[in-house]
Amino acid sequence: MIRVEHLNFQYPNSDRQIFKDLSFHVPKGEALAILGTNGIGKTTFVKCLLGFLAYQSGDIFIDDESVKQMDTSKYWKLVSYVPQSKKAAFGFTGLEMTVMGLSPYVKMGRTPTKEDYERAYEQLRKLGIEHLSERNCNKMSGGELQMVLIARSLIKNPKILIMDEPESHLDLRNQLKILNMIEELNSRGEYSIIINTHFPQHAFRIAKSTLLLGYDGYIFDKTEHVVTTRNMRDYFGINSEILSYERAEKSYSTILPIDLQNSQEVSQ
Ligand SMILES: Nc1ncnc2c1ncn2[C@@H]1O[C@H](COP(=O)(O)OP(=O)(O)OP(=O)(O)O)[C@@H](O)[C@H]1O
Repeated sequence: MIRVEHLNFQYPNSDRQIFKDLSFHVPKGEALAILGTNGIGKTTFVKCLLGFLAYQSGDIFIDDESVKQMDTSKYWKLVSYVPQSKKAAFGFTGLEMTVMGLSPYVKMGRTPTKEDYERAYEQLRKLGIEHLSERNCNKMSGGELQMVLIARSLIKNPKILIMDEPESHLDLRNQLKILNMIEELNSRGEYSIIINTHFPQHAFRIAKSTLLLGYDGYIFDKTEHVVTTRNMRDYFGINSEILSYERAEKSYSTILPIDLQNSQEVSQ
């Protein structure tokens, strides 16, 4: 369980307070989607959760333990992070990059074993990207690298998975693979997942609850109560329709953006 209580954060060199009294939670076995316009603070929240940025007040808890006080090696055994894919400066292969996900379990100075590499290969195979195992990460496309970073995050079997726009470089088939994987993790009931996304239809599909960040506050509730045409108008400044479709007793919903709302009416 991840619990955020009364979080306040502002960058030192800025006069905008990014989070004012932000509170929400993600139970075990559930995924939370974070939505909001470009520059609203989605990545900043992830950086606060990962300890890369120090928040001014409030706190973030994992299973009732403050992340500020948690031992670093315990933290990184529990938590995996999939960053927005950027080309790495180092020339690792897909397999080497995936093995690095085991680093919290590999003692300092020890090189990964044959078993570690076999496990990494198996993780790549599960995601259907074993053909990337010997490929240099610097020569991969954005989407290929993104899939390898996802393999790296899953190999240690974390309890908490944080993904920062993981689908942004992915083709439709790979997007579905990631959504299926998150659904599968949800069904196991052991993981708490946070996914920053620009795709409301992905929130509908995999996230029981959604956090919608705005300039004057936020909404945290069940996804179907957050992703509404009214909130799309107020938080994104667009007129939209929600389309729903039923197939094999499963229901799928998406937002269809229609046109821009008068910019003065956007809640900024
Ligand atoms: N180091 C920094 N110092 C000051 N301001 C920063 C810093 N890093 C980011 N910001 C600002 O904080 C705000 C939130 O940025 P953040 O990257 O969290 O947005 P985001 O919601 O993830 O955006 P996107 O959807 O475009 O990825 C932006 O206005 C950004 O310019």
